[in-house]
Amino acid sequence: MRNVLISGGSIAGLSLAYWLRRYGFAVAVVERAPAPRPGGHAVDLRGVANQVAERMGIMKQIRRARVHEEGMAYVDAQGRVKATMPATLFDGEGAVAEIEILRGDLTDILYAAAGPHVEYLFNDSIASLTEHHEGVHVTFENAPARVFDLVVGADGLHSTVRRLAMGPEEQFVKYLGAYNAYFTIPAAGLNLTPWFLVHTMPGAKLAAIRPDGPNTAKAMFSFKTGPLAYDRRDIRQQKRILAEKFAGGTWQTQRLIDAVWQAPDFFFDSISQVHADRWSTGRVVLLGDAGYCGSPLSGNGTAMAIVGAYVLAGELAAAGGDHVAAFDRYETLMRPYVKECQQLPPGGVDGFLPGSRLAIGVQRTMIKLMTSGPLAKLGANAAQKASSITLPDYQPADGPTVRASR
Ligand SMILES: Cc1cc2nc3c(=O)[nH]c(=O)nc-3n(C[C@H](O)[C@H](O)[C@H](O)COP(=O)(O)OP(=O)(O)OC[C@H]3O[C@@H](n4cnc5c(N)ncnc54)[C@H](O)[C@@H]3O)c2cc1C
Repeated sequence: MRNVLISGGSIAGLSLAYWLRRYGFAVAVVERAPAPRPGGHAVDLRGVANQVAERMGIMKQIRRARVHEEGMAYVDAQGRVKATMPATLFDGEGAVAEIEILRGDLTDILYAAAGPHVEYLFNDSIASLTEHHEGVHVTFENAPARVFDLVVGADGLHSTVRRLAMGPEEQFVKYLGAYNAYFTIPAAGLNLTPWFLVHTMPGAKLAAIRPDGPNTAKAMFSFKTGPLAYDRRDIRQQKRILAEKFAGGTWQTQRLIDAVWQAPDFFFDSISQVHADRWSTGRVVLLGDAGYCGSPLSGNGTAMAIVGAYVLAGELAAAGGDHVAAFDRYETLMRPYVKECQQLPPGGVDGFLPGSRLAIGVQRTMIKLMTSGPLAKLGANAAQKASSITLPDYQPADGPTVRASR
């Protein structure tokens, strides 16, 4: 039980590769992209995910790379600030977490931490999985077929492993009614501040920017709609959908949309959750968004992926080859935490993307109440749910028991 294939080399897959190597497993990662994928906005690390990062010894790099933002500022069409969520609110454990790091930077840190002994199959994908008594026979789109003891689906919301091992996506993915796009653009000509600037528009649409190094900025768009039919590999088609949706938008929207055509790291996807009654079948198991995506609305997706990787690897090491027992323990430990983390904020997608001028005004008032008024407790909720698991201690092959640092 020492030979593991991980599908997906992002937050979940790279975290798991790190831990499995420390426990002495042979690890191969198959990733569809030509390298660990760059891109994405700031993702937040909270609660127990920070403890796992400490145990991985990467907290110093994370702190060095963290974004230095004042928080989130909601602006009107003229760029005037109408409501703010400071990062310092609730000691950094409010809606904006104390440790926010660009997703691409975190991926780089995890890739370096996983080390040189992980085998990578880039530009490839699993084509078929056939389980035998002795292991899983895997064919790839490009690489020759191989047999692995275990296969982990850490390949995100649209997981190929989940589809091949458990059934079609519709059984697991719950669309929440909106889409997101993230991409990097030149900073020249933009009115940037140390805040993540968010502009909500009537029609349930939102454009946002944040500074990103000396010469670039990160743009984000979100909009409410019914499910869209498009080709997930056709980036130009996705950019066109976005450009049409935001044509004539207020604030700096048009400037951001004009820049989308040159964006090197464009990412577009639905806001959806994944719910699966079981995260494993036979020798195949799901991790991170593939098994329990929470969506940007609930947040905590990165935290769940990092914590899930720690628990899954630790339980596999502790079970001494009994993957059935390990998968059971992984589910038992993770389920309550995932359930908490997947809870959506009050108002759901409508709270995030108000449809009318009136609703936008209500949203700004709510933000003021949640940051300083009687609803402040709701704002602190995010932190509590991110801590609703106690990390077990495990014994790596290369040193002392991994336990909580005090
Ligand atoms: C480019 C990108 C940008 C993102 N930006 C943000 C953001 O700004 N804010 C936010 O909250 N969340 C963002 N996310 C999602 C966020 O990374 C996850 O919600 C969370 O970190 C859990 O990570 P994960 O590793 O489970 O899934 P993901 O980060 O989605 O990673 C899945 C990985 O699997 C790979 N993959 C997919 N299919 C296959 C296949 N068939 N074979 C091999 N590999 C495959 C993908 O290329 C990707 O590297 C982004 C994800 C990506 C991929």
